[in-house]
Amino acid sequence: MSETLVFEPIPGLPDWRAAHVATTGSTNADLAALVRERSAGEGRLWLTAGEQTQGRGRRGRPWSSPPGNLFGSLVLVDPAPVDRIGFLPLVTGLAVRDAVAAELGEGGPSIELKWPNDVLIDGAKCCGILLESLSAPDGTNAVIIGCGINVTAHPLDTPYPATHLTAHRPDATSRSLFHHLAGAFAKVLNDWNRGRNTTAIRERWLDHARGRGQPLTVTLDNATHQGIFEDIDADGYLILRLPDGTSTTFAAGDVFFKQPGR
Ligand SMILES: O=C(O)CCCC[C@@H]1SC[C@@H]2NC(=O)N[C@@H]21
Repeated sequence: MSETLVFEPIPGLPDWRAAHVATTGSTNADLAALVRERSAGEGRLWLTAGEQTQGRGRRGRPWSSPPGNLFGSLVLVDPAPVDRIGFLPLVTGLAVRDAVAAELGEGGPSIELKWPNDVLIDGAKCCGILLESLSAPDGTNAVIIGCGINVTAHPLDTPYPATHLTAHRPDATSRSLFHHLAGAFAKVLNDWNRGRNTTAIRERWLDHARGRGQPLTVTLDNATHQGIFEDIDADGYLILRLPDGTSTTFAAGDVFFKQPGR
């Protein structure tokens, strides 16, 4: 993307600004370039795109980015002390969950969280979240939070059930969803209070968690672990009870629930 980004105030959210481009490679990459080349100031900047040509997913995977879905990245500057930052992925998941719930409205399907920050509609994944940290030229820590939310389409070749919002509410749009997302993020970040209120956020996260007390599989690059989803600790790590009765924690990994009939 070569155009200069112009960030405009977001109505109703003092100190937050947003820019939109019709198409780009990756909104995460664009904000990383902004942080490195200019400055992101005090952060709280959103960049959204109508489509991405090189959408980035977790673990170097591509992220399918067709027009109609929501692609938004947020840059935060020094969002919390280093020893609290591990909870930011869960804070993000909660904000995205709240935004999806607001867009789908009352009385709709169940909207749950799967560790660390997948949002599930009736058990099917509707979004991907990618957090990347980098240093600004002045040495401050910046975090870029990329959110890809399936609004009008979802990929068909995923190893997990997936869905999109208009399958549940036909008039859902990425524009309206972004409005909810910006508001939900501002609120949840404020509630988290730079990590001082992790306890309250952890409780809210667990209130919406899918599969607590049930079997799940955690896969890392070259290992698979099976156990019971016991809890989330104060660092945001997943606690898994293993078949031998001991518990272990995971800071990262892909989580799969057992699919009915498999
Ligand atoms: O693999 C995942 O689950 C995370 C996917 C994250 C995709 C979003 S879309 C907006 C932002 N820009 C990117 O290139 N990636 C993130």
